[in-house]
Parts: sequence; C-alpha cells; structure tokens
Amino acid sequence: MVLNKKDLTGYMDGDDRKRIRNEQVAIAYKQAFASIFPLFFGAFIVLLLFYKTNLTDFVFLWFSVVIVTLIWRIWLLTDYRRNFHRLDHSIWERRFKYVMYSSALIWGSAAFFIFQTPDYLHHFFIIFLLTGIASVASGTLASLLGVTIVFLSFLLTPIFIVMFFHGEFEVQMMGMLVLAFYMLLVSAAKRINSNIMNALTSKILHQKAANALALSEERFETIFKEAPIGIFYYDTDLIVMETNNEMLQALQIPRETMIGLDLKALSDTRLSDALNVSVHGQKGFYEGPYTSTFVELKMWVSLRTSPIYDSERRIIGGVGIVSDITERMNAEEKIKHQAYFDALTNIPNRALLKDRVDQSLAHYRRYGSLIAIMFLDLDHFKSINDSLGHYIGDLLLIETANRLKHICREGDTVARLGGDEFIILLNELGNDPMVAATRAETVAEKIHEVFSAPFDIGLAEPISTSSSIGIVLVSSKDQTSDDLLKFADTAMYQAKKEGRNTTRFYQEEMDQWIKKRLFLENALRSAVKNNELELYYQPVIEMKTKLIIGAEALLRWNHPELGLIMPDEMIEIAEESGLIVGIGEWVLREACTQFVRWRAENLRQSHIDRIAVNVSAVQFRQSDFVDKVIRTVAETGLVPSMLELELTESTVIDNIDIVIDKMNRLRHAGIGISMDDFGTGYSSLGYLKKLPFTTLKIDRSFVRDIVSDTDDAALVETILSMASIFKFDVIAEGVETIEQFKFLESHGCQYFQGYLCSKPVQVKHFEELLVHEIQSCAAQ
Ligand SMILES: Nc1nc2c(ncn2[C@@H]2O[C@@H]3COP(=O)(O)O[C@H]4[C@@H](O)[C@H](n5cnc6c(=O)[nH]c(N)nc65)O[C@@H]4COP(=O)(O)O[C@H]3[C@H]2O)c(=O)[nH]1
Repeated sequence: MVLNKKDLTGYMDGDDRKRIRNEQVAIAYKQAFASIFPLFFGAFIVLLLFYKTNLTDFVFLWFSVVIVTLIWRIWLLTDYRRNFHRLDHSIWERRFKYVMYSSALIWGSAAFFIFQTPDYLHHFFIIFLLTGIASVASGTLASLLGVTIVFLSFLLTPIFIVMFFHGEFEVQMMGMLVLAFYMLLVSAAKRINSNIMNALTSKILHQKAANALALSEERFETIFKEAPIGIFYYDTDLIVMETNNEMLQALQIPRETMIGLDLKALSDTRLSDALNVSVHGQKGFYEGPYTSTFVELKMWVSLRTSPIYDSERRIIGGVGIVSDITERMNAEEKIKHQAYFDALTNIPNRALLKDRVDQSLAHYRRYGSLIAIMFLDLDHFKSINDSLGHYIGDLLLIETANRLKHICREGDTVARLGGDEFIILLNELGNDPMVAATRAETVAEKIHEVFSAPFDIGLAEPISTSSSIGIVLVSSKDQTSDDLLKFADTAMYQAKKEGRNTTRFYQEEMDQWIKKRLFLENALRSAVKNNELELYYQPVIEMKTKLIIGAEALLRWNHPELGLIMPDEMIEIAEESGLIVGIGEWVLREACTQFVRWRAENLRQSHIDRIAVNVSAVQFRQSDFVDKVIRTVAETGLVPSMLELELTESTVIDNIDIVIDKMNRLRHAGIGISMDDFGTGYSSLGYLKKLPFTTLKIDRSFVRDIVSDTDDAALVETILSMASIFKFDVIAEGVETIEQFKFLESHGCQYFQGYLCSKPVQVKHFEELLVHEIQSCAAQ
C-alpha cells in the first residue's frame, strides 16, 4: 500500500509538526551559507562595472549595504549554528526572514541601476545577476516556501516594474519574461518544498516508527525476561534458541545448557507431541508430570506451544510457555485424597469404599466372582473414648486400621465409615458361596485373633478391646452397594447384641428385626400420649433393718399388640430417636407424683424416704435438664432430698466440667445422685473424688457370682471399702440369694435391691409390699 502525504500527516501530532518546522528552518540556514561567497562576488562585479559611471556614489552606498547584509547573514548563520537549540525555531525563522527579506530588497534595488547607463552589457549583467540569484534562492530557500515567495517577490518585482514601465516594447517584453521566470521559480520552489516536506515527514514518521519499534522491542524483552512464567523459543529442528530466566530457574539448569538444547533428546518424552505439533503449524498442550534430564527434579508442568512464522508466513520454529503447576497439583491431589481417604487413619472413606464396592459388584455381575462386605465395630469404644479421652480413642482407631490392613490382601479394601465403624471389602472370593463364606469367616477369625492382643498405644496399661463383625455375601445381581452395607450393618448389630467379640453373617430374618426396630420407634412416638407407658417399682432394702426404705422406678411399655415391652428393648431406640427426652420427663414427673402420694397416704409401717429414677445420657446432656428436674420436684411437691437420680458412668464421663456443674447444681438443690452399674465402665478414683455422688450402685453382674467367683468377691469388697472412705451409700443390685445377701451384709453393704425381696412391680403390688409384712422379705 502506498501512502500519500495526507495519509502520512494523519499519523503526526503537534510535536512532529514542530520537529518538521525545525528541520525546514535548519535546511534553510544550512543552504544560506553556500550563497554568501557568490553574492559577495556578484556585488563586487556590480561595483566594478558601475564604478566608472555616473552612479559611482550610489553604487558605493549599495555595495556597502550589501556587505552589511552579508555580514549580518554570516553573523546570524554562525549564531544559529552555535545556539540553534537555545531558541525556538519560530525565533530563528523570524530572524532568518529579516535577513533574507532585507537581502532581497537590497539586491532587488540593483534594478534601478539598469537603465541609468546606456551600456547594454550593464543591463544584461544586472538582469542576469538578479535572475541568477532568484533561481538559486528558489532552490536554497525552498524548505521555507513563504520565505522563498516573498524573497523572489522582493528581488524581482523592482526589475519587472522598471522594465515594464521602460517604454520600449522589447524591454517590456523582457520584463514580461522576468515575470514568467518569477512564476516558474515560484512553482519550482513549491515542488522542491513539497519534496522536502515529504522527505521530512517520512523521516519523522520513520523515526517515530523506529522509536515505537524500539520501545515495543524493549517492552517485549522486559516481558520475556521478567515474565513469571517460563518461555522458550526453538527452531524447526526443536533446538532451543532463546529462553527466559524463569524457565531456567524452574528447570534448575544453567543458560548454557538450555540454549542450543535439542528438545528431541530429552529423556522425558511426554512433552514431545506438544513440541512437535507446533512446528507443523498447530498449537500444542501438555499438562502432567515431568522428570528432568539434567538434575534430580520431578515436577508437574503445564506446557503450551505455538508455531512461529516469518514475514512470509513460513514456520520458523515454535514458542513454548511453561508453568510449574506442582503446587497446584499437590493441592489438588491433597483435596482428592481428602475426599476419598479418612483423615485420621488414612484409609479409604465411605465415598471411595462405595466406589470400590460398585466396581466389585460390576465385576461380580459380569464374571460371577463373589464378594463379601464385613462391617466391624469396636466393642466398648465409646466408653474408652469417653473415659480415656479422644486422643487415646483416635490412637486406638489408627492402630485398628493398621491391624486390619495387615490382615487383608492387596485387592481388598479396608475403609472407615466414621467413629469406630470399619468396613472390609473382600474381593475375588470365588464363585461358590460356601467357599466364599468360609473365606470371609477365616478373615473374621483372623481379625478377632489379632484384636485379642492388647493395643499398646503409649498408655501405662495397654488397652484391650474386641470387635463385633457383621458379614454379608453378595447373593443377587440386583444388590447395590447400599444394600450390602445395610445388610452388613444389620449383621454387625446382631453380633453386638449377641454378646460382642463375635461374627454374624447376614440372614434374611435380620431384616425382620430391623423392621421391628423401626416399627417400635414409630409406636414409641405415641406411647406417652396413648398412656401406654407405666412405671414399675422395685423396693430398696436396708440390710441392717431389712426394711423397704425406698424404690427404684423402672419403665415398662404396655404395647396394645406386642404386650409388655421391657426397657432393654426400648431405651436404646428411644435414645437413638431422641424420644427419651420426653419419656424421661414423663418418668420423673410420674415417679415424683407417685412417691408424694405414698408419703401422703402414710401407708402402715412405711419407712420409705427415697425414690430413684433412671436418667439417660441423652436426657442428662440437655442444657435445661437441671432446671427441669428442679421444677418437676417443686411442682410435684416432693422433698428434693428424697429424689435420687441414677446416672451411669458413661453419662458422667463425657464433658466432665459441664457434668460436675450440673451435678453440683442438683446437689445444691438437695437432690441425691447415684452411680448406676458401678464397676462396669472405666471409673477411676480420680473421677469418684471429683463427682458429687451420694450413692454407688454395685452392678448386678458382680453380685451374681459374688459367692463363687473370688475375683468378683474381691472387686465388690474393694468397692465397699472405697465407698466407706468416700462416704458414699452403697446399694447392691440384683441380689437373688441369701448367700449373696449375707456376703454383702458381712462386708458392710448398706442397701440392696433384687429378686430376693421383690422384682420390679406395679404400683398396687408395691403398695402391698409396703403395707404387709413382706417388706422384711430378707429376714429369712
Ligand atoms: N436378673 C436380675 N435382674 C434384676 C434383679 N433385681 C433387679 N433386676 C433388674 O435390674 C435392672 C435394674 O435397673 P438398672 O440397673 O437401673 O437398669 C435399667 C435402666 O438402666 C434402664 N431403665 C429402666 N427404666 C428406665 C427409665 O425410666 N429411664 C431410663 N433412662 N432408663 C431406664 O433399663 C435397665 C433395665 O431395667 P429393667 O429391665 O427394669 O431391669 C432392672 C431390674 O428389673 C435381680 O435380682 N436379678
């Protein structure tokens, strides 16, 4: 595309125009030097020619003025040469005009000599001299067109006028010729000026473009060098031509190694495709691991490549942009890991397990290869966690995961669902269900065996625990991972129910049992409203007097269809569903009311002064529990000291500070607190000291074999002596025989409950016990 002047000037700004004017002035000054000597010479000839004419004085004067203007000109030109940068171009231009216009006027005035002498030679010389000066000036001054035109006008107008008004036709014609010559010179000056302007404009624009290019190159260089991303160029043979510092730093290699490096020779060929496609005109991309050929370096990189073209669109190589994404990838890996692995034990979590079970099921559906799911739950984990702290609980879970991993084969999966629940997915158990079940059972046996060794997790005493395992074997192609997990859970639940440290295989009937649980939960929701709940009371006997001194309220549920339902069957369901809170409130109010009524009726020979009510951990954890108890006691009119709340060890061991506060507030209100089932948990002397109990209840499991088992006997003796030190009342539970009674009595036990005297009975029956002599039931 060819640009004309108009196009070019469109690219210019005020500064550019100023620079051009500067250049114009500079050209004019420069050219003006050259004509000094010819002018002086011309003026001297004029002086010589007219010296001996009648114009001598006039010529001398004229010559002197010419010399003065020439000196002025020399002085101005020299001054400009030295000081041009000190003043603005417009000042130099003005000064230049003054000199030139004066010079033109002086020289132009020479025209008045022409016809003062009759000598044609003189006439001819003057015409020749002036037109000569004019033609030289039209060239030398052309950079300043205005100055040129004025100069020519001042120079030639006088001679034209003189000749035109001379009178002789030939002279007039010559005058016209001078006019024509003037016009010719003006037009020549215009052309020259236009050429000069074009040249100057092009020069300025070229300089501008060159500056812009230099700037852009500098910027590009800076970006290239300082970019926080690795950049390198290579030719079509994949030889590295240039690279930036970031690249060298990322790859940890010196510049000398990188420049000239043959990328085809890299030992890690995973980048090859991305590099190669670029030199074939396509963009390349690689994201993944990279191992350095030169140093010990493994990293994750993201590489983008593009072809590089020359001005004729021929590919001359490629550019690669590399970023080190190791940190990002590590973070992503970590997030992925967190999503699929259990943070505590670092074994697969529920999500990954489900994925693996789904895969195994797909394999089973295709090839019939059986799989089994084992659901494992640690026995008594909650008590361990509560009594020894979460840190120890965590260590136990980690060690459990380790032991399980050691038992299982590589293709199997050990996962943690949460809490103390672990799942083992056994794969490739063969196609025969009997063989598969035997294999699964063998693994379960191994687990029980491995768990029989105590867990040494840095405590003074290693922890002993066991596990309950539920196993389900896939039996239908329709079964899903959720089904299998549910069935294994059910089987585990059954194992737990049937005595812990056992294994149960899932059977259809278990489903019935789960359904029954659900049914009971629903029925329990309306039990209070439908008056289906009832309290039974079991007497508490003083050993010394053998009199009934109190009662323990025990819950019964009279279900319209299922008949009498015992606490063991419903308390757990009530706790898990949260229904225990409402039920517990009902029990407390009912027991208090009943007890106040008995006291008011003043039944014959009755010495009862305490009513014991069981409190579930869920109920006790309610923040308004204490307030509710105090309010219920006040509303029913019970003397607070007659109420004894029965808490189990596991209830009090969690969040000990809050528990102590609640217990203190109850004690402050005068309410007694007994520790139920004492000896079954992990109570330590430390706890006993801290917690404001009034009574200890020895669990019936210790009382049962007290006479035959020396260990149990020793334990009960210890509890009794400890209780006397701490000044607790002690109630032995589950006393069924006179031997048990005697043992306890002889070792200082104060109170007991048990079938020896009475089972828990309905209100009426209890009243009979109080009224009749039966209250001294242990007298035999
Ligand atoms: N073999 C035998 N058993 C005896 C003997 N004497 C008493 N028992 C039974 O031992 C249990 C004593 O209650 P617990 O230890 O508080 O244990 C209670 C208590 O923890 C809980 N429970 C009962 N009622 C309530 C209640 O209203 N609220 C709460 N939260 N739990 C309750 O249910 C557990 C079981 O209650 P029950 O089935 O009534 O069983 C009662 C009672 O029937 C005996 O000589 N031999």
